[in-house]
Amino acid sequence: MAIKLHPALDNGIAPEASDFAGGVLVCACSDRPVRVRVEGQIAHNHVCGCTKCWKPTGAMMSIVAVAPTDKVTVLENGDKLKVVDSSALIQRYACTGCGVHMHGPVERDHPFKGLSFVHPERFESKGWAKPGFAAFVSSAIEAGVDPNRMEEVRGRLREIGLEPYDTLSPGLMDHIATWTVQHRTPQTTVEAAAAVAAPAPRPGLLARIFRRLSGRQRKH
Ligand SMILES: N[C@@H](CCC(=O)N[C@@H](CSCO)C(=O)NCC(=O)O)C(=O)O
Ligand SMILES: [Zn+2]
Ligand SMILES: [Zn+2]
Repeated sequence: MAIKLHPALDNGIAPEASDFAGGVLVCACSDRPVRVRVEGQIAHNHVCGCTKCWKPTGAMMSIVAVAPTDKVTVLENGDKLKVVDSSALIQRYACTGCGVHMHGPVERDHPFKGLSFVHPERFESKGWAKPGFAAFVSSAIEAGVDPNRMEEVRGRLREIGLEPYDTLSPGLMDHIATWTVQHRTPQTTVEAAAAVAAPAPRPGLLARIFRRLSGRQRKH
């Protein structure tokens, strides 16, 4: 039997609808569920093996995508939401009733600033864009997966058309690196070049050399 990754992956991935114009994400509470509207189709949908992304009970992988933060609105019962880890890049707002992460804006200066991470399987309606790759697959070990099963995990991901990576996809990693280069201040570059050209002497080194030289001079 094939290894189980996630209920929305294991029995075939639901097709995308070209007219999907967004929808409402709903948490798992039967009482006062949190409802969050996302306007428009999601982007960069992917499978994630990291320990930080929310997964349904028993799932090995998460499914997570982004939408512009200004297209994400908490509609109902937002008082139940609490940020899981305020020091993280992604401010994941989880429902305190059921634990589902409902939206995760990136507010820090970062190439993903202005985007919110969402779990499309929580949409009430079908038609959301399919996941395109699998990210942070090796991180599944940190979440408890036996390292000896990773070959099987990667094999199954490839079988269902999701190339496994241990970071984000090369396209997104290139995007992050490009942003990093573009946001370096000229001063940082100059300082870095100067440090390479003339590394600072070890503390006390010059004094020791001087003492040794003056000692030699006295002998003559
Ligand atoms: N090994 C760590 C990896 C956690 C991690 O870096 N996760 C990525 C991907 S999340 C969705 O793509 C990330 O960008 N995290 C930023 C954040 O969580 O704020 C682990 O498994 O914990
Ligand atoms: Zn809930
Ligand atoms: Zn993740």
